[in-house]
Amino acid sequence: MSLKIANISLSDFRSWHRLELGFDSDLILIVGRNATGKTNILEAIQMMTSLVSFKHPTLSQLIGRDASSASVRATAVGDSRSLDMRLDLKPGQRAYFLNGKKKSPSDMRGLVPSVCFAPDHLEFSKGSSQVKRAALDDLGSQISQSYQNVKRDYDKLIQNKNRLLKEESFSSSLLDSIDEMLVNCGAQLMFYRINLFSNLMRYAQVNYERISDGREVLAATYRYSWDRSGDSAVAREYPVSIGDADISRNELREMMAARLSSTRQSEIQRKRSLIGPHADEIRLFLDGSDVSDFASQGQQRSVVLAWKIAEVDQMEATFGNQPLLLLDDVMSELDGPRRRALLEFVDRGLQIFITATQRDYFDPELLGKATVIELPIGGETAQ
Ligand SMILES: Nc1ncnc2c1ncn2[C@@H]1O[C@H](COP(=O)(O)OP(=O)(O)OP(=O)(O)O)[C@@H](O)[C@H]1O
Repeated sequence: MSLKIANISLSDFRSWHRLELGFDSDLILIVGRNATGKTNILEAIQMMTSLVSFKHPTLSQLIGRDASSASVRATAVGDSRSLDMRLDLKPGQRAYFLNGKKKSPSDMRGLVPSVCFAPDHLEFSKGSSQVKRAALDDLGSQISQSYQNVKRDYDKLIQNKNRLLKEESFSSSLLDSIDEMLVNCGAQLMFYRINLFSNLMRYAQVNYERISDGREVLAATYRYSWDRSGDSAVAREYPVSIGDADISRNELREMMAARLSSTRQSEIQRKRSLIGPHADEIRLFLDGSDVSDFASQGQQRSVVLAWKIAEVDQMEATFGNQPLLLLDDVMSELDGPRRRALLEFVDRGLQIFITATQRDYFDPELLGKATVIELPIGGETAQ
């Protein structure tokens, strides 16, 4: 049994000056024309539950344009408990409260996890490695505070290193010390990421098989930045296939340190950092063909769906709680069978919030099970 959101209230959150909504079923459809504030509601739920937003805003952007602060309140019920959750936002500051007591974000992590699926996520299957790395790191950061910290530290180090490499002259001892820190942080990030990716792929493969009726097999590879940097001997030496992610942090550290030192001159010439997990390559394959280059649109969408369902599986495994599923405007992007694959979660007992511009994406049986919230243009909300 997991916690579900029974009600939510927003004040001065994005376009909502005041909004109160109650949810008396596990399927909540939020229907309204464009720009009526549907996504803003989902984003408030995601900020409260996953502690992040899929839009990666600054805190100021979440606050109503004419306000100086915002707040989101929600009641989560289940497991014979009722939790009063609150998030207060000011520019550059956020504070979480649980039953009136101030909590750190890490205390809130996993209490009511959520998985969000928005149109931008459809880029995942055909997008570059950067899109795939970001998807993995976003998920890892939601699941683990250490993952989030390591990613943040690594990003800062890479920024510093790139700034240094662009300077006309710099001391090589400064570069040495950044590289030393990068090796520790980078090996840790790769370790977390490879393990997460390998777990997720196991789920995604099963999900893809189900969605495609077993017609094709989904596979993936993760290649280190140094495999990509033109040295084919090294590329042959270290191919990493997902499923064999049993490499240790020490091995990763040694490999990265060696490659950083042998690539130093290229990095100086090209004035940017070439080695490390920010440049690792992630590819997905269906029956051996690269999904980005060869898969049909339908196949690409099935891959994304299998991946999103894998995120739900992973959250359940990590936290022992079923996550909320937040589906922002994706129904219009999916055809009937893929829509049905997503809505199977209703039977698995997940609470699902779906935004859509029209009710037509849902069959009458499903509408019968749902709380339908109609958002009028710029007005008060009727349920
Ligand atoms: N900080 C803010 N203050 C006030 N209004 C904002 C703020 N941030 C966003 N908005 C406005 O909120 C409105 C609703 O946005 P939202 O993305 O929720 O709409 P939507 O109903 O999901 O639309 P669509 O169907 O087009 O995706 C937009 O017009 C946007 O300009």
